[in-house]
Amino acid sequence: MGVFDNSILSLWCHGSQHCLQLVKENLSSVRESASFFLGLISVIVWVVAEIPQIITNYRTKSTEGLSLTFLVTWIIGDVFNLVGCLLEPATLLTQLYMAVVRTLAKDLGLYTIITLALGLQTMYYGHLYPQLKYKRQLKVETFAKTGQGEKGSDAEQSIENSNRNFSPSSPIPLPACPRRISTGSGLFYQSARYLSKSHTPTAGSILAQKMTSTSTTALDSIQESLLGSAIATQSAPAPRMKNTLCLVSTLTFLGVINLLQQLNKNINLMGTNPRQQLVIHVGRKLFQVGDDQLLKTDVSGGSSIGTFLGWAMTFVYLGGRLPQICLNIRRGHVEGLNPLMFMFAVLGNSTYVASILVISLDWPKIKPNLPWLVDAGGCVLLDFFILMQFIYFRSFDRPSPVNLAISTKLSKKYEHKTELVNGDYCQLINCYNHWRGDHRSKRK
Ligand SMILES: NC(=[NH2+])NCCC[C@H](N)C(=O)O
Repeated sequence: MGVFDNSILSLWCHGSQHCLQLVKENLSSVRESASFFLGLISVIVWVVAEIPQIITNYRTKSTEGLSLTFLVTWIIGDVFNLVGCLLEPATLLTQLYMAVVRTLAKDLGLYTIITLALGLQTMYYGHLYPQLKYKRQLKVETFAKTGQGEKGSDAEQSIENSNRNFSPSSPIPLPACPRRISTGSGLFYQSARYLSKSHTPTAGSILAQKMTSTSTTALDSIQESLLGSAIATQSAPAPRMKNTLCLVSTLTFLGVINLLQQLNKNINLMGTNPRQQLVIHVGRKLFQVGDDQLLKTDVSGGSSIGTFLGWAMTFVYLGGRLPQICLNIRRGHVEGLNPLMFMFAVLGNSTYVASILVISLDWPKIKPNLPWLVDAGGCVLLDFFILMQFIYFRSFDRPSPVNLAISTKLSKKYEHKTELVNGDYCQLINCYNHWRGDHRSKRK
């Protein structure tokens, strides 16, 4: 208890030692309970935090709004966090919390598992799903074109043919649109989102048309060149996906091994010394302990490896937000990202900080928790920034009346040439630039 607290208490108790003692005892148990409940809220919030994003991904059948690097840093950070907690003795649990902890122990690292599920989902929708969808669509279209009597082998053959022309790692087929403009990743990101929702024909149907009909040469050449650039821009994620998958499985494996070892150790400790308090770490330094235990920790000193890992975790967690912020800026919108995940993260991190600070504001007690405090506090700030991006992009990114007017004009001009995706800003820009190009060349 700090000097400030002491002087307030002695004023309140009019200097009576008995009163002082009584108030101190009650206060410390109140603080411990408050810390415990704040910590509990934090864990519960973290367990549900990623569910809204999982639902969004499932609904949109896409994970392009979420930075994969951000997810990977979360998983790496969780491993550092876990090992750091195991090595940092400031996370002892009091006997009082054991009942709750036993239940929570079953969910040990639950949010890490949920993050892993989110990671796997990202890989599925980013890589596997578009391929499956594309193949399925090709099959359906081939059947439709060649009639029901067509043999399955023919359909397979057409798929194979088209795969030769179209990179198998190319996840999202692009719609027909003048090629002149954006061949960069922006187009890839934008189109993926709209294609998953819109009725725009996919490249599958374009290819099917190319293979089976004698379509107009002008449009074909545009499509052909566009698909060429699409392959160039889209085939890049394949090795990255593999590496990420590899990294994630290695980290999970290491995490699980570590966890099992620690649990084993704890159970042994319990067996040999019933008075020994159970040490269970719930992925984060969730449960803080009373003043006396913290003091003991200070005397014995924390593990320097634990502290080092704590700081490593802090940098990884904080650094992980940057790719997400950059991705939002690069895309110019936050579609596909669920703000609830960041709101939960703010809540989870702030209740966590509060659970530590409510125990004591004294430096010797804060010191061992510093990496965890900096991490949670820093993440709150960065998540606020991301939430600001939501507000910014959602309120300032609506098409202006001028854009809408251009859009209408362009859709009329190009309806016979291309199929403009309704509301697809990227398509609009493509066509607009093309239109401008036409005008310029006419003037010359
Ligand atoms: N997989 C998780 N959700 N881990 C929790 C991460 C906590 C960390 N303070 C952050 O906000 O990044």
